This record gives sequence, C-alpha cells and structure tokens, in this order.
Amino acid sequence: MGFWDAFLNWLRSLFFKQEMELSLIGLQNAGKTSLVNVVATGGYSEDMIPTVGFNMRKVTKGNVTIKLWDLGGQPRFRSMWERYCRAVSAIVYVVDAADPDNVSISRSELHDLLSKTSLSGIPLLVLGNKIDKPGALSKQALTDQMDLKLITDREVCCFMISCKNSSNIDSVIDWLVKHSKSKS
Ligand SMILES: Nc1nc2c(ncn2[C@@H]2O[C@H](COP(=O)(O)OP(=O)(O)OP(=O)(O)O)[C@@H](O)[C@H]2O)c(=O)[nH]1
Ligand SMILES: [Mg+2]
Repeated sequence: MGFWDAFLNWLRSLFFKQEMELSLIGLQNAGKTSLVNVVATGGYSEDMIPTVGFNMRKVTKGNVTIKLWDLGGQPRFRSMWERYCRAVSAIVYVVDAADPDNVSISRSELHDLLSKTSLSGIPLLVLGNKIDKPGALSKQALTDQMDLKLITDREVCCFMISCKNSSNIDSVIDWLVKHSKSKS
C-alpha cells in the first residue's frame, strides 16, 4: 500500500467508525468460542472449555468494532439466547457440519429462536463449521437439513467454514463488516 492510500485509510478510520453487536448461537461443541478466537487472534486450539453462561469479546476489524456475545450452547443455557439476541445487528448461528446426528436438534433450536417476535427481521448468518472433518455436510445438505429456505422474514446467508484451518473466515468477516452500522 502506498503512502497516500495508507494516509487516506487512516483518515477514513478517524471519521467513519462503524460498530456492531452480534450474538453467536448454536449447540454445545459447534465451535462458537473457537470462531471468536480465530476471528480475534487467528488462534485455534483443540482443548476448549465449554462456555458457561456467556462471554463478551470486542474485536476490531478495520474501522469496525464488533462486540461479540459468545453464548453457551448446552441445553441449560439455551433459554437465555433470545435475551442476548434482541439488540444485535446480526445473529450468527454455528452448526457442527460434521455431526449429522445433532443437525435436527440444531434446526429446531434455530427455528424456535427465530419464532420470537422480539427477533423479527434481524439478519441471520448460518455457519456450517468443521468442514475439515471427513463426512462433513455440503452447503446444500446443510441448507436443506436446517430448513433455511423456510426462513423468509429476514436476510439469511450460509457459509461453510473450518475454524481449525481458517477456511472461509475472511468471508465471515466481510459479511459482518457489511452488516455494521455507523456510530451515532
Ligand atoms: N476439526 C475441527 N474441530 C473444531 C473446529 N472448530 C472447533 N472445533 C473443536 O470443537 C470443540 C468445541 O469447540 P468450542 O469452540 O468450545 O465450541 P462451542 O460452540 O463454543 O461450545 P459451548 O461453549 O459448549 O457452547 C473443540 O474441541 C474445538 O477444538 C473446526 O473447524 N474443526
Ligand atoms: Mg463456547
């Protein structure tokens, strides 16, 4: 990048700060906390501790500050998902694409959540994670099994990713940045 480009980017960053708040939802073991780590630092670990309740992380990408609510996915935490989704610019729903036995539970939890009137219209990003594993579902299979075509009251996007290999993480960040809002 030349000097002037760098200078203009710096100026832009001073005047066009964007921010967004989003919630990461999905069953336990889907890879939500791993995704936060990959987006924030690029780090990945096999040794993860299940999230108890929730964690909040702030990540800055270019001009955009993203406040991430990383929620626990175990059954006992699912009743609080809705509360943490009310004020967000987007809901990110993570599915373990290499665990076909749990996809139908994941589908019903997603559709239950989206049926709450407090969340109507909030854009949804569905991420099929762990595509590095053999037997992981294709995007088409995941879209079908999650009944994503039935969601017509909001913008829905789906990417297949691997936190382990950092596959498609750039597309996720691009999508998030596009859905941020100007700071008021
Ligand atoms: N092979 C593979 N394993 C992954 C990937 N992403 C996460 N994992 C593993 O999946 C396990 C669970 O990851 P977490 O990030 O803790 O899952 P979580 O969704 O935050 O789980 P809860 O906090 O209990 O809701 C860990 O052992 C991770 O190493 C991936 O892309 N590929
Ligand atoms: Mg977690």
